[in-house]
Amino acid sequence: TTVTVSATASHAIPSTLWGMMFEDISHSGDGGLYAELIQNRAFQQVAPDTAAALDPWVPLGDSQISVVADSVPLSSALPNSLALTVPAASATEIGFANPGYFGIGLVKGTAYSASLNYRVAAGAISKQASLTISLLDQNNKTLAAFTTPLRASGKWTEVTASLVPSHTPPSNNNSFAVTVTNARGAESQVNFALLSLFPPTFKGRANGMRPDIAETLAANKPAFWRFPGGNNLEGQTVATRWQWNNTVGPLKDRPGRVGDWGYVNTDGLGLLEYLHWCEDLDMEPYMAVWDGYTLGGTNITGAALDPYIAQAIDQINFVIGDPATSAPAALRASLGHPEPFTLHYVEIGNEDFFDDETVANRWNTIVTNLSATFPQLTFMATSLSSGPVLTPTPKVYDVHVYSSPTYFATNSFLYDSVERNGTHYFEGEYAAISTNDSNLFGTPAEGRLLFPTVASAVGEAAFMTGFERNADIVFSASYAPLLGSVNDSQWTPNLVGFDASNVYKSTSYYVQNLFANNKGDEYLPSTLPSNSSTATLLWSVTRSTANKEVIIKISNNAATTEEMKFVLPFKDVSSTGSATVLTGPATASNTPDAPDAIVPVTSRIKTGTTFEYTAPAVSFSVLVVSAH
Ligand SMILES: O=S(=O)(O)O[C@H]1C[C@H](O)[C@@H](O)[C@@H]1CO
Repeated sequence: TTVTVSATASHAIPSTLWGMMFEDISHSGDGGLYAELIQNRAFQQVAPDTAAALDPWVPLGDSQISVVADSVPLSSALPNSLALTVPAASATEIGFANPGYFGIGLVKGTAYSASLNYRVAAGAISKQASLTISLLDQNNKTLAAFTTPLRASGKWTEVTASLVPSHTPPSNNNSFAVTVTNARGAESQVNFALLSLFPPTFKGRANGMRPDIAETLAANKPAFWRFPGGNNLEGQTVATRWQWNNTVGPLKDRPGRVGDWGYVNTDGLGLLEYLHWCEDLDMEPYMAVWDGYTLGGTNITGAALDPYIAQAIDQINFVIGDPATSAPAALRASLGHPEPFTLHYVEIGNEDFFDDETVANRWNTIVTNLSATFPQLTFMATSLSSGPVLTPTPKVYDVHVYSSPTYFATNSFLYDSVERNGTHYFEGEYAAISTNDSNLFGTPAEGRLLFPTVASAVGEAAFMTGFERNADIVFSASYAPLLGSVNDSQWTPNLVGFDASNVYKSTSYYVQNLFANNKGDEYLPSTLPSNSSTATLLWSVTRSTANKEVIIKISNNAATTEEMKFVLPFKDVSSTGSATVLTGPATASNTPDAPDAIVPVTSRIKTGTTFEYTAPAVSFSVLVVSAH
């Protein structure tokens, strides 16, 4: 195949092209990127006096613990406490422990910030009582401990401690333990609320992100961060939708919510944490507002939407409002950020193509109001661009596609024939998720991928060359889902996997990394690849005008190598260039047992005004050559 490259760029590669979509799914937030190490730290949204409410807290020995609706709760947002019974005669040690989110990763010498709140009825226990917070390894050996007197004051008392493990434990099967000793008196109890353990966080942000996961995401230079969902925006019911105001302010004032992926969200990772995170990674937020439709099928239309529009206006004002005129903006200032955050795009709902009857009404009602209030913002529609017709006409549609590696390899021309009518497209969710085109969302036995494979990543790379060729109308794209616990996921495959102390970079992660780190700033047209349903060789050429480099991305989905010849339109071309190649057996993946099975390999290649390159079977290559 000979590829002749044009010297005249057809369009810019927008700085916003590659970014990340996030929602709390498969513990991507709670238990993942959000650095809190204690699972069920505040007994949020659970039924007191049930065993389930305690999960995963366990008693030490024959201690008695239960979750109770506290008669004197720590806060109105956190009505439940853990009650530790103090037997009348007890002088021994009693207590309980938490195993974290499928383990707690601990490292010798690292300072972990522990905190808890407790309350004991005045005078209920002896004055010699003491409280110990400790980190235990899998054999219940103490790695670190902090002891303080236990005061029976009748009032809520906060205890904080910095715990530094004396050595690195043999596994992640560690626990956070709370023990009470020398507590004597009539049958009594100690109530506990909001128990927390944080490692050092990314950039040291309070209530921040887990550094290893954060750095893995930062390495892909994401230009945007779509949040809070995805399904997890919508709620199964109106009452359980995501609500910005429940996710800001002190943790004790955040009630949490029953998320849409089968577990309670603490909402410790809330709107302000997302915005700080966007600033820390120099990303712009693509923030969604709830748009009157729930996963349970409820929809709210017309004037009944007014309170939800008011809430959306407050949510947006928390991000960009003027503290002098807006209470949510004043709240932002009081939380340490008087200046507005960057915000250009607001998404209206998520995948609003399940309710054709009311989406036009809801879009019209909401966007007419929001665009009058915030004329500087662009609102993104999440229904199908093919209909129903929406007014005002959407400037942007968020398009989602999950399919097979072959689909992605053979559909990179999706946008070539889209009418250039001023509409722009955000490919907000895409991923090859199954080899079974007739049952994409099935089980692994039916073809679903547990982890991305070489073939799925190379197929996605082909699809992504189409975004570069059509970047005049495709301004952003993001793989989904971004993150998933390898111990508890509701969706596979995920771009990045993790457990309590490891992060697993998938083949698809490396494709995203290579595109984002070799963007270029303008697209150079070249001989077009075949646009057939059997095409296997796809490529795109961009140029970095600053670095005076030509960047050639090649996706070879065939099981055979492809001999290619490139003809560049520049007279001064370096005689050598770099080739970074991701390849391997088509069905191979990076897994917890083989985390680095498939990694990109960079080497030097012969280049020149014309040069030849052999694309390996099932491979994604990025060639970079100095040329001007
Ligand atoms: O069950 S699905 O609708 O396929 O869920 C998908 C689409 C939705 O936007 C996102 O939350 C999820 C996986 O990323």
